[in-house]
Amino acid sequence: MTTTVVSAPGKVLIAGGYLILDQKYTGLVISASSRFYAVIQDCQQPGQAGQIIVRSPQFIGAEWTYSVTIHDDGTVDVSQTSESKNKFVYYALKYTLIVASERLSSVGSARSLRDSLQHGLDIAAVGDNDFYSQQAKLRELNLPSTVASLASITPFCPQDVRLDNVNKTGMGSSAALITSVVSALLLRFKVITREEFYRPDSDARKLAHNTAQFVHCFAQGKVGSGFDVSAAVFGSQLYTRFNPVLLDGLMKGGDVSPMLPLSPALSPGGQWDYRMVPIQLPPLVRLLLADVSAGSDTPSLASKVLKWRQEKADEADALWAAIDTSNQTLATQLRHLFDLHERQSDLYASAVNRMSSAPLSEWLGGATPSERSVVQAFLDLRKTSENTRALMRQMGKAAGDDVHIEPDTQTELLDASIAQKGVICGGVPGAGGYDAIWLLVFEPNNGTSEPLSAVEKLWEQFPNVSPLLATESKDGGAKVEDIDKVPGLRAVVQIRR
Ligand SMILES: Nc1ncnc2c1ncn2[C@@H]1O[C@H](COP(=O)(O)OP(=O)(O)OP(=O)(O)O)[C@@H](O)[C@H]1O
Ligand SMILES: C[C@@](O)(CCOP(=O)(O)O)CC(=O)O
Repeated sequence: MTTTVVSAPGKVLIAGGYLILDQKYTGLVISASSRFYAVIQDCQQPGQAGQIIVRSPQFIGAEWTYSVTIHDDGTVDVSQTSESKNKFVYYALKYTLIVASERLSSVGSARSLRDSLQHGLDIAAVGDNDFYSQQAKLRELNLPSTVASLASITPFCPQDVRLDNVNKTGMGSSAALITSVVSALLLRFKVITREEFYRPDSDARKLAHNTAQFVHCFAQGKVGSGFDVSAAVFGSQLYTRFNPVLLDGLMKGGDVSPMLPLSPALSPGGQWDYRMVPIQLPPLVRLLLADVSAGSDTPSLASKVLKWRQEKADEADALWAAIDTSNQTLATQLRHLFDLHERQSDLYASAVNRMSSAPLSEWLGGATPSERSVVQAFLDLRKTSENTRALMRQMGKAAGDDVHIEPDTQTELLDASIAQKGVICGGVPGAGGYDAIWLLVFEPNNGTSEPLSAVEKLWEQFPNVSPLLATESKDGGAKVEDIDKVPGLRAVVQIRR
């Protein structure tokens, strides 16, 4: 039996929150090593033709069933047959099936969609542990809040709650879920091939991206910036959004509008004007995320910031221009560090090893003359990141008393974190608020993990703060997987609750 598996990474927006909603600006998004997996198999029981079961075995009661009818003219109907509903899953199935049917009909292979569904499909959707807070699990197991503890717990750890009640960590579960399901279905239905999908700039990958963007917008009921879907598809990048107008026609009328045909609107081409420039963190630098278990309401923060921007256009334009300059500088400095490593990797490594165990005030003084350019580049990065933080705090204050982009408690946590030896810089991701922070810390190649340990020790003093396991994705965006090469994946897919 063939198993189709596609994984898609979670994300952290380290620069460009709010600004990224406007096509004039960009955002710097890092894809995380934590992934969502969509695993598609034929149904085991006979008599399931045209049925699709989607399950999330990590959760209680997370099973949704659908019935698919493919008409002779090639049109497709998808109805939800289970009482329990999941909008994100439903629209991912429905619109991917429509795109598939339109594309396959146009090349005379309409039958192949029916063939793909002749035994029915069983789809399991599971997320790496980092998508959901594991603080309670660690307490239950009497384990300290460390990266090592997180690495020791069962992969795809079952949660004793329903999906609606889970504590998410803000890594973009819905975007990664939709990207993995849409891409896996396009492959399963042979709309795209594995070889095409493998190439980052292929039309196959772009079709998966455009379809996932549309599904995500439709399920959310609004057209967001789409940086989370873009990162799930393409990996870490400097992202410039697509013009939201291009989805207007498809979004109108909600679920009742027939919205056909979809394929021309979602096919790769001129009208999809997003831009993405791949980016990578420099070597020997680790992304470290904290799960801060105190939620904040991103949509309400965003609506308040946008209202302020409308009312105080001049003030907002000036501040956004300054934030954008700072964000662009950050991206340039990351690239410069990458180049320094390419040109002089030994010097780069020895400078990093030294800085890893020294307080910031001694970075420059402790460096050899030839290491200084590397040290200075890291100092510049920190300065820029601190500048962005200050400007984001300023924006929060300007937008209103209740717009806590970097709340005082987060300022305290961040200031204490970046004061640790070997911590380069940090901030609040995305829209900010209370629920997470990101740090860049040195990961020296001399076998020590001093910076990570120092931060873990510090965070022990903050009751609701714990590290996540994720680092930057080494594998870029969405990818086809072998079920047996992902630890714990086959086991979780076999769970029936
Ligand atoms: N494991 C899962 N299985 C099925 N659906 C899921 C799963 N995880 C998330 N979802 C879907 O995604 C929705 C959550 O979307 P929402 O936009 O609220 O979160 P998000 O902003 O992506 O989350 P976060 O960024 O905090 O991870 C859920 O209501 C559910 O429909
Ligand atoms: C405020 C916003 O710019 C960023 C939200 O990011 P996050 O979900 O907080 O990571 C919204 C968006 O880009 O869709």
